[in-house]
Amino acid sequence: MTAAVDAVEGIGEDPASEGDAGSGESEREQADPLFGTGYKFSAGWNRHDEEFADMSLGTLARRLPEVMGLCLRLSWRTDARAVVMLLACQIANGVLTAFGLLATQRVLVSLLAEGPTPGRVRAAIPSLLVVGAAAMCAALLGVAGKAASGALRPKVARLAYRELLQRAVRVELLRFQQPEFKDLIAAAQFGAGWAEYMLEQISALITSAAGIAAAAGVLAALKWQLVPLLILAVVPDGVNTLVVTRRRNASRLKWLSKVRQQTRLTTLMVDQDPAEEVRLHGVDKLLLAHHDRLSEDNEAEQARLAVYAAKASLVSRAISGTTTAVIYLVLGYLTWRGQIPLATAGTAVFAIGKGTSQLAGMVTAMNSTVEYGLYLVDLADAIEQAEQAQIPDDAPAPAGPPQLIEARGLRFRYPNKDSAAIDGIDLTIRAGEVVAFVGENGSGKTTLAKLLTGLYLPTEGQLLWDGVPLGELSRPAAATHVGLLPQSFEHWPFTARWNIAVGRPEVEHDDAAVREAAARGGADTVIDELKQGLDTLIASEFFGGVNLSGGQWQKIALARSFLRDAPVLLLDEPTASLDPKAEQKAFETVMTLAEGRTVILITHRMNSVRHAHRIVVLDHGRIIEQGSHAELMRARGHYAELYRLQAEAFSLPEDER
Ligand SMILES: Nc1ncnc2c1ncn2[C@@H]1O[C@H](COP(=O)(O)OP(=O)(O)OP(=O)(O)O)[C@@H](O)[C@H]1O
Repeated sequence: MTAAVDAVEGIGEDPASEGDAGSGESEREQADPLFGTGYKFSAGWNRHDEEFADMSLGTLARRLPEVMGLCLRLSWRTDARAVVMLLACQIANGVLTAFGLLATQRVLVSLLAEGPTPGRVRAAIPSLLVVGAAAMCAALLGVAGKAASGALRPKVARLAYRELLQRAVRVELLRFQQPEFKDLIAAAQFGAGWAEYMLEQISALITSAAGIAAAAGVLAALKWQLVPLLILAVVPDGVNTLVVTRRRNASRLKWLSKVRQQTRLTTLMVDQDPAEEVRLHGVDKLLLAHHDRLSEDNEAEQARLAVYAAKASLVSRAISGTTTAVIYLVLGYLTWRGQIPLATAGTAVFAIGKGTSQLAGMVTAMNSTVEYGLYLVDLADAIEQAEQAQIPDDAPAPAGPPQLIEARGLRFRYPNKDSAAIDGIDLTIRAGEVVAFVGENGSGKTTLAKLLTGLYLPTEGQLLWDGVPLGELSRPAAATHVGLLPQSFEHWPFTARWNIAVGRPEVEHDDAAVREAAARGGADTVIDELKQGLDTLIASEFFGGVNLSGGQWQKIALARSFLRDAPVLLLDEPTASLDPKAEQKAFETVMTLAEGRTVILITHRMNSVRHAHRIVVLDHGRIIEQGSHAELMRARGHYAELYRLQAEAFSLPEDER
């Protein structure tokens, strides 16, 4: 059939390859006045576009059993009974189709027999009843199959998501941040979402295949020499459907970058973030003009594709018309020569009609199954990779909150970087200390804090909690002692209550505890101003939700980490958006928290840093100074310089003091 596909593919103008005279030419064609050359991005859902557009018939046939197997195994794990029911209905449907066709032959035999017409009709009645009963049972089985599949599909999607998500949330942070893994997880989500549609396509595929098998079986039972006639009838239609689908995929790929550009322009016009510049700078006209231009290009391609499909269909219709004529001639010849009775010839016509009517559905279902299935393969891959990259939880838990955190010869390098982000650090932090990390951007403060709390494991050297390497302890258990306020903390799209309570999600908090934490973080006044207080949804993208200013959000996030009440508290730029009064209050609260706890503070606000018990100055992943504010000022080193720079920037001229 591959040769046939290639032969038909040669028809007329090919919309996808038009203008592809050499890659340089093609690149120039793809260059866009607004977006330049290329606009490739991976968004999970487009991961397999190229593979699918280039897929040969052989690859399709090879991939089909693989993806069907994956989907059926997933369905089996979800609800084995429903799968049995679904398959039984479809197979029984095929058997009934065959039965109906054989009964049709009996009807024809009776009707075409010698004798008076009333007698022949009477003789045909039992077979007619069988034909009717078979059709009715097939319809009932179809309904039962639909019900089974309807119940199974959402369950399959739920299980697929669950199997992925429960592993994804426990993957080592470093692995989770790697672009290839992110891409795989994004594609796997589509695999999970599309699993149920795949199941639908597989059902359609099995139904059509059972119909074709029934037709072939009946022809073989009547006279095996008739089977090639069915093949002769189905090949042109099958080839046509395949060719047009392949061309549509190729065309889609070629135009994908334009479609993406157009989609991007649409989002720029409807999204909130660019809304201000769009309105104030008149960017709307530019965006609309380019959107129109791309729409016109796209419409032209659609028109070309439609003409191509029409031409391909014309050729295949001509071929299938010829094959139909050949089939009728062969059947007529066989009947004339007395090799088959007239009733058999009539049934063969029914059977061939049945087979061809099922074929287009089968080819489409096959294509869709593989298309969706490639993402199911991603899902299986992602589950496996996530399983391998799980943060181990079988090690012993720490004896309690750490009294001593030590770094010895600590080195850490991000996988995609040549130089180390942490380059040989020795450091000891005792419970009860407030330690501030300072240093220029990129000096390694955040990375060091992540190592101290077990979010990353060292590339070299050791990180010890009370003398035990953190990697040898259960890190999920260690995490129960850690509270983190990250630099880019999460703006949870929840109510104000849950935005704070999410700091300790496992505990059922009363409002008093939430309000107390809010007051410590300075978020009490923020909540008082909200219409529904703690019940207010802080997510303006939803109806009834509100938005907060950057500083108000930071107060909520501070309240969240104070509610966590963890023995090791890590605050990364906790006051970057706060006004001076709120900042002062936040640092006072942090200092009062220090009792018995380890507090690690990362900040560029030198005025607040000076109250820390110890200041650690980092530069290019190394500690270059450490000590109290007074000690470091006396040393007149890097810290003293940074401090003076900020102090000078804020000092008032004589006459304004
Ligand atoms: N996820 C990451 N992948 C690769 N490199 C990273 C990643 N995060 C940080 N880095 C690199 O590691 C180095 C240290 O970064 P880190 O965020 O620890 O610095 P920092 O002192 O906290 O900076 P800032 O003051 O800007 O927050 C930098 O060179 C940075 O580019």
